[in-house]
Amino acid sequence: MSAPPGVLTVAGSDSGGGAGIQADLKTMLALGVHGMSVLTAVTAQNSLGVQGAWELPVEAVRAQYRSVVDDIGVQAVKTGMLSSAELVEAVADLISGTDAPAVVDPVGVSKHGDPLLAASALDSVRTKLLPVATVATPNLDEVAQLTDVRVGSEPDMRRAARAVLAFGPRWVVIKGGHLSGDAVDLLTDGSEEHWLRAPRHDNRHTHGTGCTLASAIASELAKGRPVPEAVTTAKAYVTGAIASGFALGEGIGPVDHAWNLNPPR
Ligand SMILES: Nc1ncnc2c1ncn2[C@@H]1O[C@H](COP(=O)(O)OP(=O)(O)OP(=O)(O)O)[C@@H](O)[C@H]1O
Ligand SMILES: Cc1ncc(COP(=O)(O)O)c(N)n1
Repeated sequence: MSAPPGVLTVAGSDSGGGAGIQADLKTMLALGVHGMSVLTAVTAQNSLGVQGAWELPVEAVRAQYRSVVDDIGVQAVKTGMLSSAELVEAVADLISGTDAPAVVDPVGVSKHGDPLLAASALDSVRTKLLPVATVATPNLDEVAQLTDVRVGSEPDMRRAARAVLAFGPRWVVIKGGHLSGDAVDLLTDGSEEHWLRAPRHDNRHTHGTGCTLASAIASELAKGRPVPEAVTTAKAYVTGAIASGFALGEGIGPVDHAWNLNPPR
């Protein structure tokens, strides 16, 4: 039997299983690709927030990446929590030597506002990581951290996209999940523009949406889909996962990564 396409996530662990590496691997399973992981940090995390975070040494990150890429090979890479400037730069360097599309989710803070990236790493994200991205997927807070654009409405998303594209990614998805009304994202490479619109689900259990969207894009790219098709499929997958997000713990529960596999509960 032939192997499914391989996708590598380079991200932090969420002990609660809703975001980070855990969300990425579940998304990959649900979308029919072989998920592999390079752990950058470990978080003690649950539905209430992040109680602690510990970074791995840069040699450990490099060694995991080399182990996977040199033997198994990858058809796409996805990055999430990278924690420090040193790790951002090491990962950018590894990706630049890999012949596979890279989806960069420039994770800054958790849904509860806990920092997942040092402020001192922002410049490395702008100058080292975004230039090697095939697709970058900032949310509106990340756009505000990385550029001087503040998005308050859909038309501002165009200015945000231009500002992020100036750092060098081939495509950008500006995620409008934090606006009100429909959940609208803008995908553009500076010439083509795709507005991806989905109904907003009135469900507070949305832990992991950003990780899930980026991993779904990487999974579809690994299957050889063109970027607009990959992002459209990923948007439909994350929308379904949010619709079935469930309560877990006292706070914000996770999206349901298996919504497309399991019969309704
Ligand atoms: N309530 C919702 N209903 C439908 N889609 C949503 C909802 N909230 C977010 N989305 C969609 O989920 C995807 C992730 O967007 P979001 O802006 O939430 O990312 P994020 O901020 O990185 O994630 P998080 O808020 O978990 O850190 C986008 O496609 C966005 O439009
Ligand atoms: C380890 C880790 N990585 C990323 C996120 C962001 O999650 P989201 O997908 O909700 O933006 C998180 N909360 N924890």
